[in-house]
Amino acid sequence: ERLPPGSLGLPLIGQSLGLLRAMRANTAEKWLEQRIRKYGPVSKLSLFGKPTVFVHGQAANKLVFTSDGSTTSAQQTESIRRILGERGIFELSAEDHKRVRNALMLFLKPESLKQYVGKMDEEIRKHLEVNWHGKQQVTVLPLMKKLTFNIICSLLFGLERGARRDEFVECFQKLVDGVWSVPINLPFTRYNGSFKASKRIQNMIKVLIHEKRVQLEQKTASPQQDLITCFLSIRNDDGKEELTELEMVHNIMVVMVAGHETSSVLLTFLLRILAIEPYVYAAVLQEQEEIARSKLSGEFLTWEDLAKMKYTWRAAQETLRMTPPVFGGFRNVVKDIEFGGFLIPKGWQIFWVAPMTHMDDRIFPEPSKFDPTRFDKQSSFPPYCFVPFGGGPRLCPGIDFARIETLIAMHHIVTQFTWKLCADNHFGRDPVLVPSRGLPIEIMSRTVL
Ligand code: HEM
Repeated sequence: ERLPPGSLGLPLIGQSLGLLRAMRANTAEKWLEQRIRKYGPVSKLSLFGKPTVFVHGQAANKLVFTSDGSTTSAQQTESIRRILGERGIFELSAEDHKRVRNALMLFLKPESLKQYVGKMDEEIRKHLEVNWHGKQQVTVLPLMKKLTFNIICSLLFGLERGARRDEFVECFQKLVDGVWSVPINLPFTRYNGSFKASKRIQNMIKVLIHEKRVQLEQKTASPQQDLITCFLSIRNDDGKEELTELEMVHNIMVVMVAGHETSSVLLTFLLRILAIEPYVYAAVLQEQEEIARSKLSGEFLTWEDLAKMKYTWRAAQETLRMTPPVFGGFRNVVKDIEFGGFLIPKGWQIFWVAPMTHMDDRIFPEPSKFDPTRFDKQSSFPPYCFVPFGGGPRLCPGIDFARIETLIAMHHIVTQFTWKLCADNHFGRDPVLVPSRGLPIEIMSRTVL
């Protein structure tokens, strides 16, 4: 009787279909609010075949994000585990998690990323040249996916444009298609195609690893060249590679998935908001034009230029608050937990969501108003309330990467184009955010300054 109120619903299905349906219709927040009205702040339900406790609010987020692994462990769906591999960071805990995370951070920390600003800039200019210039209409979401994937490919593998990268893109698209599928491995299921693509990509990554190992030995590659050379250069006390080859392969795949889908959604929704909030557009344009005026024609943006893009990043943060690309997630309960006067039993899962604190008017006054200036003083928010990147030891390690690519892409898009929405501005979650028809826009080239 100390279990939270609520019902576990039908066996296996539970409330999964109701939640997924609400997500698709963009009414998931309402769906959750109804639960809260009916059962209170902590309630039980059943999602994706598991008994679940839904928690929300600052204390709940703190519980989820600060767990050291002794009470909860991270958890992905079965299909993600099988497609991305069991040694990916999502699946690891305790010392293994720390070891792999440190290796990733070596590459993803701002001091390392600084040196890739020019490379990202080049990739983004090329993308606009090929896919935007000379067009009257483009569909933003698929293009942003293409862009963020190409950036990841170039920085992770040092793979430049060409046949080999095209093969990766094609194969990777098949892999992504099945990440959210039911893991039924029969010919012609989405999962089967994705699983096969995963095996092919793993082999391609292994070949790349071998090539880079040789290049490092021959000193024709540097440790900071890309993520693979970075992984290969990290040594343990015995002078051996710190990560196993399987860990390198699986974590490269994790970063490919975690790093491109989320960022492409942020860019897409930022372009959407600039089309519907003229005062935000005007302020972003002013900031970016000022930076453009200080550059010579063709000169790449620098780390220092990015530091000046304060308003643009605040607009991106406000976009992340109102439309977080990651709706929420799960944690496995590995030891009984007391929360809010209830028992959350071992073996169950906890469901956390980002929008509930993001849209709480006690934390963000007038939450439905798009107002980047609320991020002028970051320190004014209570901890664990603005959580588009999660928090605690599993806080997204890709924040700076996402920030850099968002700012560079926005710089070039707002200084080179003006745009208008061609469809309504509705969106849903599938389960990743998708705007109506992928956000088609009409574009016009601006006169280059
Ligand atoms: C706007 C862009 C992004 C958003 C909104 C986002 C969001 C998140 C969130 C919410 C988590 C935590 C999930 C949890 O605690 O269950 C996470 C974890 C993670 N993200 Fe991101 N992410 C973004 C971009 C990136 C990029 C660009 C990369 C890599 C280049 C990346 C790599 C990762 C990895 C490896 C983890 C797992 C961390 C761990 O378990 O320790 N993300 N991300």
